[in-house]
Order: sequence, then structure tokens, then C-alpha cells
Amino acid sequence: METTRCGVIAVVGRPNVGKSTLMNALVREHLSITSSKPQTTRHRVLGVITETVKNTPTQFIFVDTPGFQTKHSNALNKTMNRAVMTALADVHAVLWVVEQGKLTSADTRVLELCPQHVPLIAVVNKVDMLKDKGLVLPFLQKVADLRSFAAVVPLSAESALNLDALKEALSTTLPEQAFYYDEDMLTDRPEKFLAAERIREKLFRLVGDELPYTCTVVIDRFVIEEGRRMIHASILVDRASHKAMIIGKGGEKLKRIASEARQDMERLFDGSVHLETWVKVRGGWADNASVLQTLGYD
Ligand SMILES: Nc1nc2c(ncn2[C@@H]2O[C@H](COP(=O)(O)OP(=O)(O)OP(=O)(O)O)[C@@H](O)[C@H]2O)c(=O)[nH]1
Repeated sequence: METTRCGVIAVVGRPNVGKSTLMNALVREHLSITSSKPQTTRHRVLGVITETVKNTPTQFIFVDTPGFQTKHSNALNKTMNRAVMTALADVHAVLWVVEQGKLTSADTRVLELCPQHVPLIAVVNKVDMLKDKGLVLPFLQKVADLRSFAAVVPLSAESALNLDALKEALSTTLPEQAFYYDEDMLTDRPEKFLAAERIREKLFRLVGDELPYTCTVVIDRFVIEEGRRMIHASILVDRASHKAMIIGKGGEKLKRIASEARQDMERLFDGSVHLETWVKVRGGWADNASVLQTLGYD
């Protein structure tokens, strides 16, 4: 039988270093949502890609994780931190992502959580931002000195620069074993989840920095009628003032959020989508563990 490699890889790092952008670039699909606001990622999302690397068919199963939180300690953040720890407990390799030129105590704290017995690769992201590429070398050395890494790989997730080098380094750390999933599998998440995430991404991107990170999206209805996905979604916010912020003047903002989210969904699902969205006020949900469970934060 032909040799194959397959493994689960956790993508960890402090908020905003580009973990979700990296996973999307690696699987070449916009699966995990991204924005310039820290804490965009709240759930574990699997991204799967199967391809031949160094003549060996290899299945990479990436687990994108929320950025590890050290600043706030509400129930939502505790749940997110637990998701990071769970992701790390049972993997074949770990990608620890940092931003070029910036090594903070939050980065090293995440590094300390990475298990010693699992191959660890340091990814130095956002190298496209460097005008003088020579500057990256001392930074790579600084990172390499922190621990015995299987590799230290500089790249740009956004510009898809040096991703092949990462896949090559990563593939050799994965065990020789049969694939876990079909070769065309992309994610373990259902369409309903991906739909809610698309809306949440637009919220993060289109509503200004004043948008409280506690707002969330719930899909109330998701049915397929004559090949068309009919989706009803509620955006849950803490206060009436947040609701006004999202709806915008004359409803313009909400219209744009829904329209851009619908277009993304049509691309992702490869089919027509009818989307209706409402904004509802539900106070204090980010601090309420049982509400979090109802909303699917596992
Ligand atoms: N210039 C540049 N920006 C990047 C790159 N990768 C990611 N970014 C930007 O960095 C920001 C954060 O990216 P995300 O992928 O959401 O980061 P994350 O680590 O998943 O963030 P959390 O969800 O907070 O944990 C976004 O504005 C991205 O566009 C890169 O290679 N180059």
C-alpha cells in the first residue's frame, strides 16, 4: 500500500497574530473568520486539506483556536481558553504563531502551554510588513533560542508567501498513517455554523471599533428549498445602543452586513442564499455560562 501521512495540527497563538488567516490560506478556503479586532475567533474550527507533499500524499487536519486570553476573565473567555487547552491535548503537531518583530509575554505564555512531547513549529507571520527583509533573521534567531522547535518558518499568511515551506516542514512531523477523512473533506463544521460565522465576521469588520466583542449570531432557521438556502439569523447584543450601532442610519449598516455575508455564503456553499437578519437585545450573555452552552460554545 502507498505510504500516506495524516495528523491533527493545533494552530495556537495570542489574539490577532493571524492564526485564522493562516489556516484559511493553508486550506485555500475562507473557513475561519478573520478581522483586525482581537478575539474574532471563538470556536474551534477544523480545516482539512489533502495533498501530495514531497511525493507523499498527506492529510493536514488543522484546528484553529481562539487566541488565548489573559486580560479578561468572564465566562466567555474562560470557555475560549478551555477550547485552546482541549485543542492542545490530543494533536500530532502544534503551530505556534507569532508576529514578526513582536514577541510579547502573551506569546511566551502560550508557548509554555505547548506540550513538550509533540513536534512544535514556530511560525513567524506577517513578514510582508517588513520593508527590510534582512531584519527578519535576528528575530528568527530570537525565536529559535526559546525552545527546541522542529522548524522556525517565516511567512505571510495574507500574501500566501512561503506556505509551501511550512507544509513541507510540517508534513515530516506527521505520522505515517491512513487518512482520517475523505480526501475532499474541508471542515467538520455544518453549514449552519459557517453561516453564523460569516455574519459575525461582517459585524467585526463593518461595525467600528466601538462594537463590543460580546455580540453574537444565532441561526434561527436554515432550510434548503428548491436548492436555495433559506436562512434566518439573529444578532444578539447586550444593549439597545449596540443594536442601533449595528442597524445604522436608515438600516444601511445592517443591510450591508447581511448583503456581504450572503455573498460570502453563496461562494462558500456554491449556491443561492436568501438571508434575513434581526438584531435583538439580550443582556449579559457573555457572563452567563448556561446561555453560552445554549449558543453552542463548547
Ligand atoms: N500584513 C499582514 N497582516 C496579516 C497577516 N495575517 C493576518 N493578518 C491580519 O492580522 C489580523 C488578525 O488576523 P486573524 O487571522 O483574525 O488573527 P487571529 O490570530 O486568528 O486572531 P484571534 O481571532 O483574535 O485569535 C487581520 O487584520 C489580518 O488581516 C499577514 O501575513 N500579513
